[in-house]
Amino acid sequence: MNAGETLMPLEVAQARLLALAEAAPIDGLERVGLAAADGRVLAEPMIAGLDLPPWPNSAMDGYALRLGDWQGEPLPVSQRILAGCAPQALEPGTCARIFTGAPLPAGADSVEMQENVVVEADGRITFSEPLRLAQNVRPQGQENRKGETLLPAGTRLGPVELGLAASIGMAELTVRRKPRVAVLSTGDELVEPGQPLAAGQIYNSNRRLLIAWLQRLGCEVIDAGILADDLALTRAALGALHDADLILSTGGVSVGEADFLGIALREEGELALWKLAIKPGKPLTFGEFRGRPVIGLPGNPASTLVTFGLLARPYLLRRLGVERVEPLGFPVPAGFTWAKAGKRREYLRARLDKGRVVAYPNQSSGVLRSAAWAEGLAEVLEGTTLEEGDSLRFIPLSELLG
Ligand SMILES: Nc1nc2c(c(=O)[nH]1)N[C@H]1C(S)=C(S)[C@@H](COP(=O)(O)OP(=O)(O)OC[C@H]3O[C@@H](n4cnc5c(N)ncnc54)[C@H](O)[C@@H]3O)O[C@H]1N2
Ligand code: MOO
Ligand SMILES: [Mg+2]
Repeated sequence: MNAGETLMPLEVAQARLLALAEAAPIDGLERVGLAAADGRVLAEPMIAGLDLPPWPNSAMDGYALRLGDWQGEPLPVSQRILAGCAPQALEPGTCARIFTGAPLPAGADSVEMQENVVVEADGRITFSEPLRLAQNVRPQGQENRKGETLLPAGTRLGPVELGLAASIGMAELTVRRKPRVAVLSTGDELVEPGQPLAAGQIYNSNRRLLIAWLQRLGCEVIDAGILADDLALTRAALGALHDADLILSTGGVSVGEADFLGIALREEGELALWKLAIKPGKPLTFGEFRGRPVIGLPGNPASTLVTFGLLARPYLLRRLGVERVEPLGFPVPAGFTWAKAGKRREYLRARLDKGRVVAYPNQSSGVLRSAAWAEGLAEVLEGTTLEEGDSLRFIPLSELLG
């Protein structure tokens, strides 16, 4: 860092991006079947069309009775009720054989599990334990009432939410349309896997990383491939992406002489070049090209990972109307010491070992292997030193990558 450099706190950059996201919502809607709804964002509240359970039912395999009918004398069994049956009303002075999930017959108010009964030689039932009114009965509507809102608009749908929608009989949901995100990898040095490497070349890792991640986030990816370090080509590539809701590029955002993204944006749109107080991930570009938002992530792969996870991901989710977009993480004790209080907040690629967080030995922002080894990012705040056992926040990669 040079002496005159002003660094932007992460929170400031996040807040600016989220404000921009709120001003540019993805507002198209789609009706999708549950099978296609994983990872999508609800566009309207999910409202229950029925009581759940729809009728009182048994929580146990056993016997249903009206509690007042049990006076210590064995009760005859008047019917057998399996799950899926429509039972008769319970004959007074009798009990019903019943199984888990089967409807309680009208007139019954309690269930005893079969382990706590004695079946007499004549088939009548004696209850061997004291009974409580309504025991082992799941009342109608105990989970939800018809008309209740079960999930608000802006909820990201995952396995649990899809299960919940199915439980109230919804076969389709209204979700936000998928954001179209164009992925552009800049750099003359880049070659796609499968090609031979010439002198000075490296394989393009960011493209694969971002495309897979964006797909998991419920985006439609426009794969714009590799862009050479050339101003005319940069202009042409950006111009061709007129369908994109967001153009996401990597590389070419620093101060190098081959960093053309900024030049193209300055010519035909808007450009903000941020130097963030985080490591990795210092340089970040936000701008517009002919009215289309562009986020330029730093090219070093670990920097791409951290800036996408902490900035671009929340931005995209907020454009979809998601309320909580930033990772929570949790505090863990450090399994290492940190002697130098840095000016940039560090996001160490780290994992948990016996309840403590340990960092990958090589934290260079060019080393993607650090992130593959890691289970999460350990946050060392700017201006702090750490002793072993001091607490720091650990953000699981699983929280970011989903
Ligand atoms: N004089 C300064 N130089 C640099 C500064 C600075 O402040 N002053 N910042 C450094 C930091 S921090 C970072 S991070 C990088 C960011 O550079 P760019 O985003 O402009 O990216 P490039 O220079 O194009 O590439 C950086 C690095 O990453 C490799 N790369 C790029 N794209 C890919 C890809 N798709 N797959 C794999 N690897 C990729 C590229 O070959 C470079 O090694 O700037 C520092 N410099
Ligand atoms: O911010 Mo750069 O990402 O430190 O290498
Ligand atoms: Mg480059």
